[in-house]
Amino acid sequence: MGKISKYSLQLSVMLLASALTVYISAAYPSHGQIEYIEIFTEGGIASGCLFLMFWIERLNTDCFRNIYRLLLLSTCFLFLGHLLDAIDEITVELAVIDLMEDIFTPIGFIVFIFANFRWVKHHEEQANIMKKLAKTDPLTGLLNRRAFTEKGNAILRQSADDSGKKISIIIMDIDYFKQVNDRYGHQFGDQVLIKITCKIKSILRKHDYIARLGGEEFIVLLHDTNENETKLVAEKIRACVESLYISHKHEKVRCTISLGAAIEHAQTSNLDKLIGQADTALYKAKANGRNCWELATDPI
Ligand SMILES: Nc1nc2c(ncn2[C@@H]2O[C@H](COP(=O)(O)OP(=O)(O)OP(=O)(O)O)[C@@H](O)[C@H]2O)c(=O)[nH]1
Repeated sequence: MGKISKYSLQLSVMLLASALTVYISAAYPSHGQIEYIEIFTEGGIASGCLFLMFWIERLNTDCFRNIYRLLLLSTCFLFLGHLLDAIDEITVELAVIDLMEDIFTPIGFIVFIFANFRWVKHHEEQANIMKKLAKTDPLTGLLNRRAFTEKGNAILRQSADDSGKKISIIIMDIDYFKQVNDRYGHQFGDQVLIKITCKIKSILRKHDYIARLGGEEFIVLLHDTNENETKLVAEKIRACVESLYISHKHEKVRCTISLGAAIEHAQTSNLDKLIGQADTALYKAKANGRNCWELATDPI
């Protein structure tokens, strides 16, 4: 269901509930003093509910605080509207009380509906943020391993239907990254990870995916890419990391990266197998002296 139609449905339900409440209140017979007690009880219950909401949400954001204020305001207006109605019916008949009652009650409903709308929207936004966080690596903003696996499997299924198109996987690992941390500190190490990520991202196509597998290890999925193109991308990544100088005080720090690549074959149309192949190729690249790439040749 689209966002707008979802909101429209929620709004319609709220309007219907409000209309029903108004209808029931109008049909409800007046009982003199008892009506005061009912009004105060209603007000008390409404305020109690809001305080409960306040407590549950712990109001840790400005948005919650504002919604809560709006809800409290709407309760006050509705409560005053009811109270004036009761005064009007039981004690005096003044045009000004009629007028205030006519103003307070609709304002209360409008603020109440608006506050509920903000409440639902805020919760949806929070849910979306949580969903995004669950898929993202907090340091680099890249996809995390789980999100990459989900995406990769979906793409592989699609490429199986479209037999002409193959995908490639490149796994890469920054060389001697421990030394960078040990020499310049963990914070600078983080900066290196961010800068290298940006550089690699800048050379990938829009429809290729990059993710952080963990630590200083990254993975790339290339769409519709043959062997030569995969080698070209691997070399491009290697060369761009090698040419990247990152400033630390008066020093320019340079890192290198080793890469292992694997291309989808009939026997490796499974993401785990492809990743396994690319990983083996990466170990070969490390063993071959680092700052180089290796392509997995034999499908498992
Ligand atoms: N700054 C920083 N360091 C990290 C992070 N995650 C992992 N590391 C560090 O990355 C280093 C990885 O070291 P190793 O696995 O020994 O690998 P390496 O030193 O890169 O050596 P080779 O991979 O064999 O070339 C460790 O010191 C980890 O603490 C991170 O998020 N930030």
